[in-house]
Amino acid sequence: MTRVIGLISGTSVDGIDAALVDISGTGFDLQVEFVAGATYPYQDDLRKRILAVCAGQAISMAELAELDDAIAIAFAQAAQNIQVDHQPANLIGSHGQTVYHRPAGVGDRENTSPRHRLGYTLQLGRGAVIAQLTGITTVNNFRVADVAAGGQGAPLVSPVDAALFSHPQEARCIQNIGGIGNLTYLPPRQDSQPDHWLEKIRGWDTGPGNSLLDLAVQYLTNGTKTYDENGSWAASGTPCHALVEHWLEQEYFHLPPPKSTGRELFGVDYLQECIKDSEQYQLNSVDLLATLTELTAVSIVHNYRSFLPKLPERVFLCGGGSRNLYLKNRLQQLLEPVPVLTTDEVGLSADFKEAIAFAVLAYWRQLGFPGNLPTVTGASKRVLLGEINFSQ
Ligand SMILES: Nc1ncnc2c1ncn2[C@@H]1O[C@H](COP(=O)(O)OP(=O)(O)OP(=O)(O)O)[C@@H](O)[C@H]1O
Ligand SMILES: CC(=O)N[C@H]1[C@@H]2OC[C@@H](O2)[C@@H](O)[C@@H]1O[C@H](C)C(=O)O
Repeated sequence: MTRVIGLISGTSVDGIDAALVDISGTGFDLQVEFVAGATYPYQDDLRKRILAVCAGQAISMAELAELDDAIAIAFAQAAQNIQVDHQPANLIGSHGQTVYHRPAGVGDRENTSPRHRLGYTLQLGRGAVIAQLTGITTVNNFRVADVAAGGQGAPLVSPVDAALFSHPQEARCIQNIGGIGNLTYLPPRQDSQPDHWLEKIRGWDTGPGNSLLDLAVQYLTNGTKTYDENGSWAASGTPCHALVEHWLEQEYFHLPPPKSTGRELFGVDYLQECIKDSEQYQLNSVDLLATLTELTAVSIVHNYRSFLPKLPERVFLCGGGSRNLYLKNRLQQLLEPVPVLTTDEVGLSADFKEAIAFAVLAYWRQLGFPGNLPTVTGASKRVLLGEINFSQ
């Protein structure tokens, strides 16, 4: 048994999720026991600096170094805090903070040259610093090896979902609704043909999760609120379906997987375009939020109906958006008769699933087990994910 800490701050940039777990087993046959989980919000100033960089603000190398240090220190502190009152951990898996993601095969905003063959992805919060500050071996930089092998570098949680959520008879989808949404499709697990089962697993980023909703709430409340708690604001509005249809024409929704995205696409500029469109339809604030929530739900389901081999028998939500009850209800209605539940209902915390996943990816790295799935990321082969930083 290895006691592992998983750390991540996702695209919502709301804070560092830390999970303390005990892991045993090998490959896809794992036992993972959740010991503790907590979210440590970023200090206001640090969060603002991260969001500005994510929105494309130019910074000097000196500022980049400072930002990297501040994030590494905050991650190390989170690792220390989560161990209080518990037996110490032997290993840390730290995703860090994504500040830039340019998926393979996509040109970026500034670059109109032909499509980039390789992707580029940058997570700040140096693992070497975390290892030194905590005295615990730390695995980080999980995405770069998959990207170097021609993959999207995301989603990486799909193989972990396969280990934790597969069912012998049932096809399942695990739908994360973070800042960005992603899914893992798990066909029934047939142990007699493990390679065949693995090859049929799918996963990709579906598009916006909470990113547009959070940005809209901040815009509409002049920054006094950061998200639509339980979706109650959107629930009091009326979505404009004509606008949702129009927004759904966006290229990303029609791109076949493998695909991944980020705040570079579904960020501030995207919301500004949506606001401009909504003015033409004379939508008030609540109707705008209801319409953006409808886009989020409809785009997820559009991905299912367009690109899955078949609809799953059950969908399990995770990530903060699983608490948006209006969004969850709309997903349930749009996917009828497929039941839409949360991963809590099968015993795994919907809030800490991503942090747990990076603990598992670090465990796999230490065992020398390749953590990516080429059918998900599009990489040319299975590769070891993450760089190991020893504490001495
Ligand atoms: N009670 C709630 N009601 C509605 N939305 C909520 C609630 N709690 C959290 N959220 C949403 O969840 C978001 C955070 O989700 P989460 O922490 O899963 O995202 P993330 O991990 O940063 O993103 P990603 O998975 O894209 O990396 C918040 O910004 C908010 O929009
Ligand atoms: C580059 C990056 O950080 N991507 C995140 C982001 O947040 C959600 C979605 O986009 C996802 O695919 C990915 O993270 C999760 C943890 C993953 O790799 O599985």
